[in-house]
Amino acid sequence: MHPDATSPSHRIARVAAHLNPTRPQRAQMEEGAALRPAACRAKGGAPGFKVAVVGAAGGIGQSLSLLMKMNPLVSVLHLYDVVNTPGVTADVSHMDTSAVVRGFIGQQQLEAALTGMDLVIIPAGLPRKPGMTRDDLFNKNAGIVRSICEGVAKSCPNAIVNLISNPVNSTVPIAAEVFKRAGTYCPKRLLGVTTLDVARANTFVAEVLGVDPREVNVPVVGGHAGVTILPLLSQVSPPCSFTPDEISYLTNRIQNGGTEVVEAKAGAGSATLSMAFAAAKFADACLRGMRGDAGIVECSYVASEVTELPFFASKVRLGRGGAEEILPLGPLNDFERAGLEKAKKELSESIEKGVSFMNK
Ligand SMILES: NC(=O)c1ccc[n+]([C@@H]2O[C@H](COP(=O)([O-])OP(=O)(O)OC[C@H]3O[C@@H](n4cnc5c(N)ncnc54)[C@H](O)[C@@H]3O)[C@@H](O)[C@H]2O)c1
Ligand SMILES: O=C(O)C[C@H](O)C(=O)O
Repeated sequence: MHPDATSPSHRIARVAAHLNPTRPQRAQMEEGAALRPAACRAKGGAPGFKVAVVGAAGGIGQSLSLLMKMNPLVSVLHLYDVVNTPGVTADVSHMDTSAVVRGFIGQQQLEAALTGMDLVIIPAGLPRKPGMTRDDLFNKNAGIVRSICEGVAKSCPNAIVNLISNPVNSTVPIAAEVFKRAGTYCPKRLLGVTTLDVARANTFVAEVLGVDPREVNVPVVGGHAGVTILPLLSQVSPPCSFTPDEISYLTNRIQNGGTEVVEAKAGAGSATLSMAFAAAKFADACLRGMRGDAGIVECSYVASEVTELPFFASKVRLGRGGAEEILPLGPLNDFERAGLEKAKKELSESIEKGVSFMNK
């Protein structure tokens, strides 16, 4: 270390170089080392996991970045997007929590953003507008997910991936194909995020029961679109029962929760705040599993043998390697069995669409 390296003037120069880089420093940043406040790292940061948010400047991405910066299990937080990451990074990096925040912008910095990451959370891609289905996003988002997953395969092949971009029922199969082609596929490490369906189910069921939603747990299986979202109201914890009218109301509201938000936002996008909350909750569960905590169970859309379909959302036990165990569906009633058949039909088409996209 330079003898003056810790002198006040040297320390100020170090910080100022980051905040107001000289032209050569800026050029260096643009080559891939952009927006790295490594030299300004606050003391006291605990050891933890390295997490990247890809699509960090978006509606979900910004709130999710904030929430991940608050997570004590995160030691390094990389924020990547194709636009606007400098502002989001500067903003989030001023939070006095321990994670070091670095920002990356544009395809040429994807590799630097992903290298060394333990967990990659992907909320990149277009959201719905009123009148659209999630599948209407396929043409735009399939390519976005493919290129990001190619980056993951190259730069952090052992990272656990939490995939949020819609249509999840097809983007997870696309990601699996990318990883298979790269020779890095491990089904345990690829998890489609369906936590928002569970959050909605818990909320709406708690409203009907008149209890605190934090005390309710509703398994939601199948997938993440319309009839593929299958709440198992016969398996609610704590045990309870519903009238046929309540079952019909709850199933319909849970399956259309996303559309409810899209319509309320009237063209300004889809769920972002509740989604960031749900994604942060799911990422935290993954990190606790990766740390070795026991008994972490969440619903997720994963490679599965629970049905004849290659992908299916159900309860999974999270562990050091990701989805360590896929739990069985448990006993279904007649209403749920009928729902399962409908869900499987649509899911099978969405999975096939994702796989065919990669075979084109
Ligand atoms: N799984 C779920 O439960 C769930 C819930 C809500 C939204 N979503 C989906 O999440 C996605 C994002 O939603 P949003 O509301 O945040 O949208 P948004 O438009 O606000 O943000 C998307 C961000 O992705 C970025 N982006 C686009 N291409 C990229 C690329 N190649 N690499 C990195 N970043 C890229 C954009 O620049 C933008 O900042 C949508 O597809 C939406 O349908 C999923
Ligand atoms: O509904 C959408 O398009 C976004 C998301 O999938 C949701 O469930 O809110």
